Amino acid sequence: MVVAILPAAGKGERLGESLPKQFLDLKGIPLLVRTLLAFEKAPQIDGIIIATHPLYLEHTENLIKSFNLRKVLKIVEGGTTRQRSVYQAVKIAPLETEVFLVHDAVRPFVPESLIKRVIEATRSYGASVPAIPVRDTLNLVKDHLVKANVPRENLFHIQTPQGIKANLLKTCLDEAIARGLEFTDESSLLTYFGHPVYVVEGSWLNFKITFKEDLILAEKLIDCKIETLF
Ligand SMILES: Nc1ccn([C@@H]2O[C@H](COP(=O)(O)OP(=O)(O)OP(=O)(O)O)[C@@H](O)[C@H]2O)c(=O)n1
Ligand SMILES: C[C@](O)(CO)[C@H](O)COP(=O)(O)O
Repeated sequence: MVVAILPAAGKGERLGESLPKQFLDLKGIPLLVRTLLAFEKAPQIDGIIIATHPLYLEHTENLIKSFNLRKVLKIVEGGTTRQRSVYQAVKIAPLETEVFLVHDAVRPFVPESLIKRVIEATRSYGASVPAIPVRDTLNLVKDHLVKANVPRENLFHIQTPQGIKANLLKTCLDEAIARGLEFTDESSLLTYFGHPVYVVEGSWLNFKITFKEDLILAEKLIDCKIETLF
């Protein structure tokens, strides 16, 4: 059984709206729903668990009902960090879950081909993440002055969904929470505990909506029928 976990409990502070960004309208469909639809359509996904913002539990339930999202198994309250939100979902996942796919609720343009290759690599290697290479020169900057160049040959932007064998993710999260360790994503968590994470090709389309300009870009991409680019 492959279960997608969507951490959707953030505040969206960097985007600057009063409504958390995952609930914002994106050309007539809430951002969270657009992301959910990608997983509803993916045949490799058997179920979805949403870790939502505690103040928007009923709102999330209503969205799932009104968009008839049948793969959603459970909606739980998220935590104070992304990692804790993921943990809340892992704890109540079905026992028959073989693979978790953890995907940011604010990455709506995830291609099905990318979901497929993360699952395949996870089955082979235990864990897998999508990544795209850094395209710009990277420099260390302090007080508006360039201090040093950072070689970018082996640097990548890590995306989601991040695939992990179910028992492995639960064990690592249990240990991290017990030790008070916090990681920004699952690949960092697993690497810390010495587990290999296999990198597969990501997609520039699969960007995370973080700032206002990301939302504007997303609306323009929908206008030009982004799904035809997948
Ligand atoms: N306590 C948290 C924090 C974040 N997330 C989720 O993790 C994903 C990636 O996080 P990010 O883009 O940082 O979202 P926010 O934390 O909402 O953004 P900000 O840092 O601007 O407040 C999002 O789907 C967000 O809802 C979560 O489930 N629980
Ligand atoms: C999980 C993630 O999207 C991988 O790149 C990233 O770590 C999320 O970071 P954020 O600060 O929670 O947006």
